Amino acid sequence: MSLFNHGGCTGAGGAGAEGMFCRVINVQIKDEMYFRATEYHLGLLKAKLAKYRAQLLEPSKSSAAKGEGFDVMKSGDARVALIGFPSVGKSTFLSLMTSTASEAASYEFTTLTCIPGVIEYKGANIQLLDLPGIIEGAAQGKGRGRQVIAVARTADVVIMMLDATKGEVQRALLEKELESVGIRLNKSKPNIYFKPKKGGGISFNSTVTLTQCSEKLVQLILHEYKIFNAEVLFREDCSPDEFIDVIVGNRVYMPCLYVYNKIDQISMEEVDRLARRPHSVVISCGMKLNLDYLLEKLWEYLALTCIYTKKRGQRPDFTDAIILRKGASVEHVCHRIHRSLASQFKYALVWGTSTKYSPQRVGLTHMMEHEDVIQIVKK
Ligand SMILES: Nc1nc2c(ncn2[C@@H]2O[C@H](COP(=O)(O)OP(=O)(O)OP(=O)(O)O)[C@@H](O)[C@H]2O)c(=O)[nH]1
Ligand SMILES: [K+]
Ligand SMILES: [Mg+2]
Repeated sequence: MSLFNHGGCTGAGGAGAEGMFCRVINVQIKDEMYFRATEYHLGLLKAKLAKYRAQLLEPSKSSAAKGEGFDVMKSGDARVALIGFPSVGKSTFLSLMTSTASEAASYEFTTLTCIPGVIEYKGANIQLLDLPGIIEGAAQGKGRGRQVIAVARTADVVIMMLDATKGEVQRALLEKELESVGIRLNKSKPNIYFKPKKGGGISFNSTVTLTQCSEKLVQLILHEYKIFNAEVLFREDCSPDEFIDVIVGNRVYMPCLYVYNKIDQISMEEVDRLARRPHSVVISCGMKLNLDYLLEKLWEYLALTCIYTKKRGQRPDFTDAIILRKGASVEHVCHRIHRSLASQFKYALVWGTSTKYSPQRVGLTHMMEHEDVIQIVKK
């Protein structure tokens, strides 16, 4: 028996962008019919666990002393962290791709700190960080796990390097380690609007049919976090875990490439199977195989924005792109060209996908898109 109320878009703050076409389904279903007691238990248990794990994210006092060499300055246009078990070939890879040499050897834990190198690709400087190997229990502080994971959180993309000869267990273990400290790999932020309030209780709405969460469960989870007044709008059929992620808030959503190294040691069939896995690339550092393809993929996962500048009456300079992270504004472009340019800025003309017309006159806050052309007009 379904008791869906098909209503219009209620005035949930920030939900206005959904437009008038959105169909808000107030899920006032008899919750228990869909979610048995176990679901509540699990939901609550997960909320408790997430709270406990949040403590792991807080820097431990002793780690400052042990963490020497890990606070490498961010430099270049993007940062990529190499995460993997010991001796999978992380340092061999860094030494191959950059002009930095990082010691590689057949024994485990050869690398003991963070070694930065730079990959130059398509005019961008990509900072590549070689890190000590991590093992199961890293998040709890085994080995240098904590420091390694802290560095991983600061990256734009993680390369999870795996030994192709070692089977799938390493991948699952590392995913679990990163998950447990709030790193979400190849996932986008759950599309849930959540706003704690001063009063008014909990208002719950959804624009889609929910199959994994219910109003009751959402309330229980919120109570677990001592939140009794909030506005919640599910715009996606999210799981309780995803909802908890939204409440906890300090999650990082990061693209990850699974790189299977040492394919010189495995059968053709196995190479074929690994290469077809999602988000995966197979390579051999030893034989220098497939490294070009890995770079192409890495570039795709970094999803950097290339902007071309143009002087008045001249053609755009396509040989020298300004490389920015996604979500960069005209102001970011100005800062990149010259420190004082933003203060002299009058307006800009932009050609490309970020504008309705080409060219379009825009201000400093206009968001740039990949391969836009810009001409800046000074006061
Ligand atoms: N057969 C084969 N061996 C490789 C390949 N890449 C690296 N190795 C070897 O694997 C061993 C470990 O390499 P490292 O680069 O030290 O591995 P790591 O991941 O940096 O290791 P830790 O720093 O100890 O975590 C070395 O003996 C390398 O020569 C490869 O593609 N094929
Ligand atoms: K090693
Ligand atoms: Mg190493």
